[in-house]
Amino acid sequence: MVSSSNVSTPHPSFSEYTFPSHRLRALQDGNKTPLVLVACGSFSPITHMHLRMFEMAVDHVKQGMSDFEVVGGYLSPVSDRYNKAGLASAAHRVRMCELACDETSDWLMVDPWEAVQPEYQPTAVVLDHVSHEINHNLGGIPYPPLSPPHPPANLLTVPSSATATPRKPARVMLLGGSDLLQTMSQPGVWSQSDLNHILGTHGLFIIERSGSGISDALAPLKEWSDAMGKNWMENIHVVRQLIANDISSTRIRQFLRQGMSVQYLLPNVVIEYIRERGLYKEVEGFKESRASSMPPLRREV
Ligand SMILES: Nc1ncnc2c1ncn2[C@@H]1O[C@H](COP(=O)(O)OP(=O)(O)OP(=O)(O)O)[C@@H](O)[C@H]1O
Ligand SMILES: NC(=O)c1ccc[n+]([C@@H]2O[C@H](COP(=O)(O)O)[C@@H](O)[C@H]2O)c1
Repeated sequence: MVSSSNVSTPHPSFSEYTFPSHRLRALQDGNKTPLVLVACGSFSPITHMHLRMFEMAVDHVKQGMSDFEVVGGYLSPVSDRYNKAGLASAAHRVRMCELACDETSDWLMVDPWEAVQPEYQPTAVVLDHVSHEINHNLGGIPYPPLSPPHPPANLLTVPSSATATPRKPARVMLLGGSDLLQTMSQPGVWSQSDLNHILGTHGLFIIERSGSGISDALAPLKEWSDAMGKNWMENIHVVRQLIANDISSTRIRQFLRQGMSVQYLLPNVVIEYIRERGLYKEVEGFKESRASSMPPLRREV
């Protein structure tokens, strides 16, 4: 449990950006492709389900995707330029995600890069950024793991000599719920070139979400993939919710505005942060609207 003095500590990520790599794992099986999962979203606030999506994806990989091994997971909170009503500031959302990862996980990290950009960054650009940091700047994922006495943090420093551990390029995939998949066939929400890039180069892990049917969301993408003569559907990995969790941040914000308990829905440290900062209090005349959630769209082709 993080103490309340940690909760109120300002974080340097908004003044000095550095890509977090301290929790990336070395590849255990050199025959596999290292896989890094990136969840993009508002995370206002982060819930247990946002964290759990990563665990579900890891189980899915272990059970059925023998070519991959998950070596890292990142949350990428969207910037304030997303202009979605009712969100806390990006600085608060990043900090809540960091506290949640620190309290509940030994491998999840928060990349604040997207959140600190002065302009809205399409998701394809965010995935490219993570890929560039890992595969270009860090030189890939090391394998096999270095044996002690090297501490784990040393694994991911840039190789400097011919004796450096061999490294493999990581595949960076987007992780999200089926509502995100649904938006991919809504006109005007994603640019065609970004979708080509995400589906063709990166890939997608989709967690089933009630109210957002997966088959309905997949059908138009399959039609489009077929029409383009591509195998994009092979890069969409659907993860079923065996224990349904229908939590949403919108609902949490409503609870908070109404003074209701959110205990056991969010990590304790996030509840404490919200309480200390007085976030998500009722604003007179304020109405949340999902319709206002659409980002300024289209990356130039
Ligand atoms: N209960 C859930 N089941 C499946 N996916 C989820 C769930 N909650 C969030 N996600 C996914 O997590 C990603 C980031 O979540 P996001 O911040 O948009 O949360 P949200 O609960 O949908 O937020 P909001 O209610 O503010 O729209 C999205 O891809 C979303 O689909
Ligand atoms: N064109 C795009 O790149 C595009 C379109 C729609 C949503 N998204 C992303 O999906 C996420 C959606 O988050 P919310 O569900 O909280 O609105 C955000 O990170 C947003 O940037 C990206």
